[in-house]
Amino acid sequence: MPEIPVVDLSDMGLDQGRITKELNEAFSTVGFVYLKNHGVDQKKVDNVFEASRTFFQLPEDIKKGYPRDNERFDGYTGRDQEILEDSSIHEVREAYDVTSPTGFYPDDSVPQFRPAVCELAQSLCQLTINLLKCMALALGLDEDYMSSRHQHIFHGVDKNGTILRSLYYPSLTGDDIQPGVVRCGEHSDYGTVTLLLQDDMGGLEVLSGTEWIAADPVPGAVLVNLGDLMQFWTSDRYPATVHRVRIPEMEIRRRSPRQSIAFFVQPDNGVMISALDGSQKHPPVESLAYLKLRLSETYKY
Ligand SMILES: O=C(O)CCC(=O)C(=O)O
Ligand SMILES: [Fe+2]
Repeated sequence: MPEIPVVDLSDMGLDQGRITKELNEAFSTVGFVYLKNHGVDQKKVDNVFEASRTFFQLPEDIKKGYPRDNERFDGYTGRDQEILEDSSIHEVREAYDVTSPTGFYPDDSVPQFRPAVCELAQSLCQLTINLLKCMALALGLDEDYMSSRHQHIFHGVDKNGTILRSLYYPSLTGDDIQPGVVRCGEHSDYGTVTLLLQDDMGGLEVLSGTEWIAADPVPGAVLVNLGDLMQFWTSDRYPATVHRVRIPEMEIRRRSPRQSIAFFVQPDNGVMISALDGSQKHPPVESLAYLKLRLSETYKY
């Protein structure tokens, strides 16, 4: 059974060669990797989980007062409003998306949400830049090739389509759980890199060949996978691995919600993604246009 590798980033400054090699191996095979000693303080993660939980446990009519919209991207999405897989009957998932420190936050209801998210986003941006540098080296490019095309991460959709999404999967009872009822339908992510922080519940699965393998939470680790744009850029050398979130047995027994935080990284607006090796496998696409196209296919409004 293939496994998702773990890469230790603790000596990033001294041991970039080893780290680059290990990341390259992971990204060109299973497409998912756990990072340890990544420099993102767990306290910052916990603060976002806590503030998010406070928000998601508010009554539905208050949450609906902060709706996401298709232009701004920031805001709340309720159950079944975004369907990732056509065969899903229900995708029982709520989310709050933000794209910049100055964006649309539920300040009146949960004032601690904005500062918690902004602190975490800053650390995730730093980690992303380090990863993009390693990837560029692994691909035989100038170290700054990718990072220089991601200069405005989390500066808002006017400049860059990166989204920090806090996800909340409400607790389900036995009766809710039927075939076709899932947390997240099968999908690939859309951008270049996704960083994922999950609580201890589990349920995420990754397609490896024809087999689904569990991407169970590893305490303190950040899980990283790549999106479509990275696959296009690298002419499939770094695939955008398909994944999904099921409803694990443990969750049914525990009767508690699951939480995760995804940081979906996009290149800056205007960056054209065309194959680095000149192949014609994927036609060139512009970063924001591609993101909007994918989002328009899944949102039910
Ligand atoms: O919640 C998770 O573990 C993963 C969510 C996910 O894959 C997504 O939102 O794209
Ligand atoms: Fe995903």
